[in-house]
Amino acid sequence: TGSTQPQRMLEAVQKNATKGDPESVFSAIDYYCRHKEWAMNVGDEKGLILDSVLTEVNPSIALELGTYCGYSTVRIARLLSPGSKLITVEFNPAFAAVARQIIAYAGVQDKVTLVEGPSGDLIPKMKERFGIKSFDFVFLDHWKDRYVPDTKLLEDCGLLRKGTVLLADNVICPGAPEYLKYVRNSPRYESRYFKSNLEYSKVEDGLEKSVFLG
Ligand SMILES: O=C(NC/C=C/[C@H]1O[C@@H](n2cnc3c(NCCO)ncnc32)[C@H](O)[C@@H]1O)c1cc(-c2ccc(F)cc2)cc(O)c1O
Ligand SMILES: [Mg+2]
Repeated sequence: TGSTQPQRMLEAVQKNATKGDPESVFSAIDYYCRHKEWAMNVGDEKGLILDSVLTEVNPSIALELGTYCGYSTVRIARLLSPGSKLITVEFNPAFAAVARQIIAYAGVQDKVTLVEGPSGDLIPKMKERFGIKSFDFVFLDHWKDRYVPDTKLLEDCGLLRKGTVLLADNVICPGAPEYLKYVRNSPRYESRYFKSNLEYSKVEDGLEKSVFLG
């Protein structure tokens, strides 16, 4: 009965997942999006790469650009050590409203701060608003043409430190060619491409992992 697709995804979670079990929440979304309605979640295949990079980095403070319905928010938050935090940015109020409910259903709301608004406005306020020195990990999954400007903004705001890991979704499909050029040609990044597939599909896509060198 949910009128929008995000609302139908939330319904699928409420119907098929176990409250407080993050794994069952994103598995329910994956099942729904694979068998009922495709949606632009990072998905289960690229999700395993996200999981492995997160486990390696074990961030104390992480940033996500583009919450959408909270699928990757839940995937990331479930792997954070006690006391670690994820700030996720979403400017569409309808998506944010669904994401808040999915995050709460998964029981990870204590690790997550969902901030509503455009990343371009919020990034410069991160230090003063959240008392952040710098991010240990950034997941980029918002509009693809905003990856470069927002990365530059993070640099200019002093929010990246030596060793900060940026992980960008969709560098092949839909593609973020300027971003790949930027991080691969800059002496300030050590970049690596993780080949995978577009969520719930056989089309190639991948994640670019870029370590800021300071
Ligand atoms: O377009 C894709 N993602 C965009 C995500 C946008 C979400 O992030 C929010 N958002 C966007 N910009 C900002 C912003 N700042 C920037 C603006 O100020 N500040 C805050 N929030 C922002 C939106 O409100 C959405 O919630 C995509 C497409 C395919 C795809 C592949 C193949 C196909 F055929 C079709 C689609 C696959 C994927 O995995 C994808 O991620
Ligand atoms: Mg994506």
